[in-house]
Amino acid sequence: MTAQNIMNPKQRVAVHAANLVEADMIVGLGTGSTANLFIEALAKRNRNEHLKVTTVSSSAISAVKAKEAGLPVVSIDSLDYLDMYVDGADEVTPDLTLLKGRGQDLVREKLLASAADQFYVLVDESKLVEHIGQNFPVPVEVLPEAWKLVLAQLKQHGGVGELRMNAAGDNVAFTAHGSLVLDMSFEHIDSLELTMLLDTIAGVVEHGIFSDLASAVFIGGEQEVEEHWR
Ligand SMILES: O=C(CO)[C@H](O)[C@H](O)COP(=O)(O)O
Repeated sequence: MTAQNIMNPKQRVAVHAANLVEADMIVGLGTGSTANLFIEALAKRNRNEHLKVTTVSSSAISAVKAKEAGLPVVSIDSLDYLDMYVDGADEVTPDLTLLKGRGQDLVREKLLASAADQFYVLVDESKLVEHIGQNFPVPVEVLPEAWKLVLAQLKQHGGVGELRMNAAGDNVAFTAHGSLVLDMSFEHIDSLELTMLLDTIAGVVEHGIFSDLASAVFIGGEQEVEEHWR
Protein backbone atom coordinates (compact mmCIF):
# COMPACT_ATOMS: atom_id res chain seq x y z
CA MET A 1 0.00 0.00 0.00
CA THR A 2 1.41 3.43 -0.94
CA ALA A 3 1.50 6.46 1.37
CA GLN A 4 -1.20 8.02 -0.86
CA ASN A 5 -3.56 5.16 0.00
CA ILE A 6 -3.13 5.32 3.76
CA MET A 7 -3.92 9.02 4.02
CA ASN A 8 -7.22 9.97 5.58
CA PRO A 9 -9.60 12.28 3.60
CA LYS A 10 -8.32 15.48 5.27
CA GLN A 11 -4.69 14.59 4.62
CA ARG A 12 -5.50 13.60 1.05
CA VAL A 13 -7.22 16.90 0.26
CA ALA A 14 -4.41 18.87 1.94
CA VAL A 15 -1.76 17.16 -0.19
CA HIS A 16 -3.93 17.69 -3.29
CA ALA A 17 -4.01 21.46 -2.70
CA ALA A 18 -0.30 21.63 -1.84
CA ASN A 19 0.43 20.03 -5.21
CA LEU A 20 -1.19 23.04 -6.92
CA VAL A 21 1.36 25.46 -5.48
CA GLU A 22 4.03 26.63 -7.92
CA ALA A 23 7.48 28.11 -7.40
CA ASP A 24 7.68 31.65 -5.96
CA MET A 25 3.96 31.84 -5.17
CA ILE A 26 2.58 33.87 -2.28
CA VAL A 27 0.23 31.54 -0.42
CA GLY A 28 -2.30 32.42 2.28
CA LEU A 29 -2.67 29.91 5.09
CA GLY A 30 -6.03 29.22 6.72
CA THR A 31 -6.79 28.09 10.24
CA GLY A 32 -8.01 24.76 11.61
CA SER A 33 -7.11 21.09 11.48
CA THR A 34 -7.35 20.81 7.68
CA ALA A 35 -5.38 24.01 7.13
CA ASN A 36 -2.72 22.60 9.47
CA LEU A 37 -2.39 19.55 7.26
CA PHE A 38 -2.04 21.83 4.23
CA ILE A 39 0.73 23.76 6.01
CA GLU A 40 2.59 20.50 6.65
CA ALA A 41 2.16 19.31 3.06
CA LEU A 42 3.23 22.67 1.63
CA ALA A 43 6.28 22.87 3.92
CA LYS A 44 7.33 19.42 2.76
CA ARG A 45 7.09 20.35 -0.92
CA ASN A 46 8.77 23.69 -0.33
CA ARG A 47 11.69 21.91 1.38
CA ASN A 48 12.04 19.03 -1.05
CA GLU A 49 11.41 20.93 -4.29
CA HIS A 50 12.92 24.32 -3.34
CA LEU A 51 9.71 26.13 -4.34
CA LYS A 52 10.72 29.32 -2.52
CA VAL A 53 7.13 30.15 -1.57
CA THR A 54 6.17 33.06 0.67
CA THR A 55 3.26 32.58 3.05
CA VAL A 56 0.90 34.85 4.93
CA SER A 57 -1.27 33.60 7.75
CA SER A 58 -4.91 34.09 8.73
CA SER A 59 -4.09 33.54 12.41
CA ALA A 60 -1.30 33.66 14.95
CA ILE A 61 -1.60 29.91 15.50
CA SER A 62 -1.18 29.09 11.80
CA ALA A 63 1.79 31.48 11.59
CA VAL A 64 3.48 29.60 14.44
CA LYS A 65 2.69 26.28 12.79
CA ALA A 66 4.09 27.48 9.44
CA LYS A 67 7.28 28.88 10.96
CA GLU A 68 7.83 25.66 12.90
CA ALA A 69 7.46 23.75 9.63
CA GLY A 70 10.10 25.99 8.03
CA LEU A 71 7.89 28.19 5.87
CA PRO A 72 8.71 31.90 5.55
CA VAL A 73 5.77 33.96 6.88
CA VAL A 74 5.28 37.65 6.09
CA SER A 75 2.72 40.04 7.57
CA ILE A 76 -0.47 40.81 5.67
CA ASP A 77 0.28 44.52 5.48
CA SER A 78 3.45 43.84 3.47
CA LEU A 79 1.41 42.42 0.58
CA ASP A 80 -0.62 43.95 -2.20
CA TYR A 81 -1.22 40.61 -3.91
CA LEU A 82 -1.46 36.90 -3.14
CA ASP A 83 -1.69 34.01 -5.55
CA MET A 84 -3.64 31.56 -3.47
CA TYR A 85 -5.50 31.22 -0.18
CA VAL A 86 -6.18 27.75 1.19
CA ASP A 87 -8.48 27.09 4.13
CA GLY A 88 -11.05 24.69 5.52
CA ALA A 89 -14.74 25.39 6.10
CA ASP A 90 -17.47 24.31 8.49
CA GLU A 91 -20.19 24.02 5.84
CA VAL A 92 -20.29 24.03 2.02
CA THR A 93 -23.54 24.27 0.02
CA PRO A 94 -24.03 22.97 -3.55
CA ASP A 95 -23.48 26.51 -4.94
CA LEU A 96 -20.14 26.72 -3.03
CA THR A 97 -21.33 29.15 -0.39
CA LEU A 98 -19.29 28.55 2.77
CA LEU A 99 -19.79 28.89 6.48
CA LYS A 100 -16.56 29.58 8.34
CA GLY A 101 -15.39 31.00 11.62
CA ARG A 102 -15.22 28.40 14.35
CA GLY A 103 -11.80 30.00 15.01
CA GLN A 104 -11.40 33.61 16.17
CA ASP A 105 -9.89 35.10 12.99
CA LEU A 106 -12.85 35.62 10.70
CA VAL A 107 -11.75 39.05 9.50
CA ARG A 108 -8.34 37.92 8.32
CA GLU A 109 -9.80 34.76 6.78
CA LYS A 110 -12.26 36.75 4.67
CA LEU A 111 -9.65 39.37 3.82
CA LEU A 112 -7.26 36.75 2.44
CA ALA A 113 -10.04 34.76 0.76
CA SER A 114 -11.29 37.82 -1.11
CA ALA A 115 -7.86 39.20 -2.00
CA ALA A 116 -6.36 35.97 -3.33
CA ASP A 117 -6.24 35.23 -7.02
CA GLN A 118 -7.47 31.71 -6.20
CA PHE A 119 -9.27 30.57 -3.03
CA TYR A 120 -9.24 26.81 -2.49
CA VAL A 121 -11.43 25.26 0.18
CA LEU A 122 -10.52 21.91 1.68
CA VAL A 123 -13.22 19.73 3.24
CA ASP A 124 -14.33 16.17 3.69
CA GLU A 125 -17.87 14.96 3.00
CA SER A 126 -19.04 15.75 6.54
CA LYS A 127 -18.96 19.48 5.63
CA LEU A 128 -21.42 19.23 2.72
CA VAL A 129 -24.85 20.71 3.53
CA GLU A 130 -28.02 21.77 1.72
CA HIS A 131 -28.16 25.20 3.34
CA ILE A 132 -25.97 27.45 5.48
CA GLY A 133 -26.66 27.08 9.19
CA GLN A 134 -27.66 23.42 8.86
CA ASN A 135 -25.03 22.10 11.28
CA PHE A 136 -23.52 25.20 12.87
CA PRO A 137 -24.68 28.64 13.97
CA VAL A 138 -23.52 31.60 11.89
CA PRO A 139 -20.64 33.46 13.59
CA VAL A 140 -21.18 37.21 13.63
CA GLU A 141 -18.18 39.26 14.78
CA VAL A 142 -19.34 42.45 16.52
CA LEU A 143 -17.80 45.51 18.13
CA PRO A 144 -17.82 44.83 21.90
CA GLU A 145 -20.06 47.83 22.67
CA ALA A 146 -22.52 46.86 19.91
CA TRP A 147 -23.28 43.26 20.79
CA LYS A 148 -26.65 43.77 22.52
CA LEU A 149 -27.94 46.16 19.88
CA VAL A 150 -26.86 43.81 17.08
CA LEU A 151 -28.37 40.79 18.86
CA ALA A 152 -31.67 42.68 19.30
CA GLN A 153 -31.80 43.53 15.58
CA LEU A 154 -31.01 39.96 14.58
CA LYS A 155 -33.75 38.69 16.91
CA GLN A 156 -36.24 40.87 15.02
CA HIS A 157 -35.32 38.80 11.94
CA GLY A 158 -35.91 35.49 13.71
CA GLY A 159 -32.36 35.00 14.96
CA VAL A 160 -31.55 33.14 18.14
CA GLY A 161 -28.06 33.34 19.54
CA GLU A 162 -25.59 34.12 22.24
CA LEU A 163 -22.13 35.46 22.83
CA ARG A 164 -19.39 32.93 22.23
CA MET A 165 -17.47 31.94 25.37
CA ASN A 166 -13.75 31.21 25.58
CA ALA A 167 -12.45 27.63 25.73
CA ALA A 168 -12.36 27.66 29.55
CA GLY A 169 -15.96 28.92 29.64
CA ASP A 170 -15.09 31.60 32.20
CA ASN A 171 -15.19 34.66 29.92
CA VAL A 172 -16.46 35.79 26.54
CA ALA A 173 -14.24 34.91 23.60
CA PHE A 174 -12.33 37.80 22.03
CA THR A 175 -11.26 37.69 18.40
CA ALA A 176 -7.78 38.61 17.17
CA HIS A 177 -9.11 42.14 16.65
CA GLY A 178 -10.66 42.45 20.12
CA SER A 179 -14.24 41.91 18.92
CA LEU A 180 -16.91 39.60 20.34
CA VAL A 181 -18.71 36.83 18.45
CA LEU A 182 -22.44 36.13 18.38
CA ASP A 183 -23.23 32.58 17.27
CA MET A 184 -26.61 32.95 15.58
CA SER A 185 -29.20 30.48 14.30
CA PHE A 186 -32.07 31.40 11.98
CA GLU A 187 -35.11 29.29 11.16
CA HIS A 188 -36.39 30.86 7.96
CA ILE A 189 -33.79 32.93 6.14
CA ASP A 190 -31.57 32.03 3.22
CA SER A 191 -27.85 32.79 3.18
CA LEU A 192 -28.11 35.57 0.57
CA GLU A 193 -30.84 37.36 2.52
CA LEU A 194 -28.87 36.91 5.73
CA THR A 195 -25.67 38.19 4.12
CA MET A 196 -27.48 41.32 2.94
CA LEU A 197 -28.93 41.85 6.41
CA LEU A 198 -25.58 41.37 8.19
CA ASP A 199 -23.83 43.66 5.74
CA THR A 200 -26.20 46.49 6.64
CA ILE A 201 -26.24 46.31 10.46
CA ALA A 202 -23.85 48.83 12.03
CA GLY A 203 -21.60 47.27 14.65
CA VAL A 204 -21.16 44.03 12.70
CA VAL A 205 -17.45 43.71 11.90
CA GLU A 206 -17.67 40.54 9.80
CA HIS A 207 -19.62 37.31 9.53
CA GLY A 208 -18.96 33.70 8.62
CA ILE A 209 -20.91 33.41 5.36
CA PHE A 210 -18.51 33.40 2.41
CA SER A 211 -20.57 33.87 -0.77
CA ASP A 212 -19.02 33.93 -4.25
CA LEU A 213 -15.49 33.71 -2.86
CA ALA A 214 -14.37 30.09 -3.35
CA SER A 215 -12.63 29.43 -6.66
CA ALA A 216 -12.90 25.72 -5.98
CA VAL A 217 -13.91 23.34 -3.21
CA PHE A 218 -11.87 20.13 -2.93
CA ILE A 219 -13.65 17.27 -1.17
CA GLY A 220 -11.39 14.62 0.28
CA GLY A 221 -12.68 11.06 0.10
CA GLU A 222 -11.32 7.67 1.16
CA GLN A 223 -9.70 7.09 -2.24
CA GLU A 224 -9.72 10.36 -4.16
CA VAL A 225 -10.35 14.09 -4.18
CA GLU A 226 -13.40 15.55 -5.92
CA GLU A 227 -12.99 19.05 -7.37
CA HIS A 228 -15.90 21.50 -7.61
CA TRP A 229 -14.96 24.65 -9.53
CA ARG A 230 -16.99 27.84 -9.61
O1 LIG B 1 -13.26 28.45 9.46
C1 LIG B 1 -12.41 27.91 10.12
C2 LIG B 1 -11.74 28.57 11.27
O2 LIG B 1 -12.29 29.85 11.49
C3 LIG B 1 -11.98 26.51 9.81
O3 LIG B 1 -11.47 26.49 8.52
C4 LIG B 1 -13.15 25.60 9.94
O4 LIG B 1 -13.62 25.66 11.27
C5 LIG B 1 -12.78 24.15 9.57
O5 LIG B 1 -11.90 23.64 10.51
P1 LIG B 1 -11.37 22.14 10.41
O6 LIG B 1 -10.51 22.04 9.21
O7 LIG B 1 -10.61 21.95 11.71
O8 LIG B 1 -12.58 21.24 10.33
